[in-house]
Amino acid sequence: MSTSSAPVTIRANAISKVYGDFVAVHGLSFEVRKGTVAAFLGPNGAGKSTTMKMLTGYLAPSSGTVELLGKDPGSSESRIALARRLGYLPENGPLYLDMTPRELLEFFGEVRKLGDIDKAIERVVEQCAIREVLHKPIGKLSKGFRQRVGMAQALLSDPDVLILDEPTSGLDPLQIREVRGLIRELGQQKTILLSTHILQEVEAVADTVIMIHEGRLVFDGSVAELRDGRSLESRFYELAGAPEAEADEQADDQADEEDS
Ligand SMILES: Nc1ncnc2c1ncn2[C@@H]1O[C@H](COP(=O)(O)OP(=O)(O)OP(=O)(O)O)[C@@H](O)[C@H]1O
Repeated sequence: MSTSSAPVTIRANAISKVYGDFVAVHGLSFEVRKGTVAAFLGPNGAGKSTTMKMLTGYLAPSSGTVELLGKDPGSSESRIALARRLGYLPENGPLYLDMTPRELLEFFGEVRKLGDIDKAIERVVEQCAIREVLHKPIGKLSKGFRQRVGMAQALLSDPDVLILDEPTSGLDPLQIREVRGLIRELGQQKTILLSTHILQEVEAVADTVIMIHEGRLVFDGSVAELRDGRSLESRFYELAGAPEAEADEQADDQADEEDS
């Protein structure tokens, strides 16, 4: 659980991203402290993936700066220093479709210069429950297994900071419960920022919420502050700009969808 005295591990200082003449992210500022699970919430197209790519150094901000563990993740010296301390699960999971999970994990273990690669692989195989698919090509795995291989890759170096883009996307309900349990456990010690548009996920794992809409910050605070005595669904739709009557209707629809 986060406290305000814990050090800040992720800091975005007025970051923006412009694609051609489209501004996907507008001057976003927020911070996440050590030992916090922060949900990065927003409707489809809000700019979550773009922001996460900027936080991890995969995409340079058009303006503004990022500090990850006090370093600029975009600079080449920091990239090497951060390689073992940052775990990133990208939006579409691991891209090396011809490799098996075992080969992928060995590859990342070597790139990150881990000491005992076999031991690290054994740990993440257990944590992410991927033993049964370890020797099958990633391209032939179901979306749920691919996602878990992506999680295993992100956790391989036992990093201090985890940035997870929709970590439960494509998983079945049992797998979702396991991954959420793992995130809660890891969040005791690490800093975790995970993107989602599922409100049940926010309630299940998050200490704090950063919500964006059309690339702008619309909320930054605790889950209880977000709820503000109402349902999370109606607050979400209100912050996403839906008129009140419509927001209540959409909240009912989302509750039905999540119950099914
Ligand atoms: N490479 C790109 N070139 C042009 N526009 C882009 C590019 N990548 C993203 N966008 C646009 O930027 C906006 C934000 O996209 P982004 O993928 O960051 O949103 P998101 O919140 O992660 O959405 P989702 O929940 O659907 O994954 C969208 O309108 C998207 O179409």
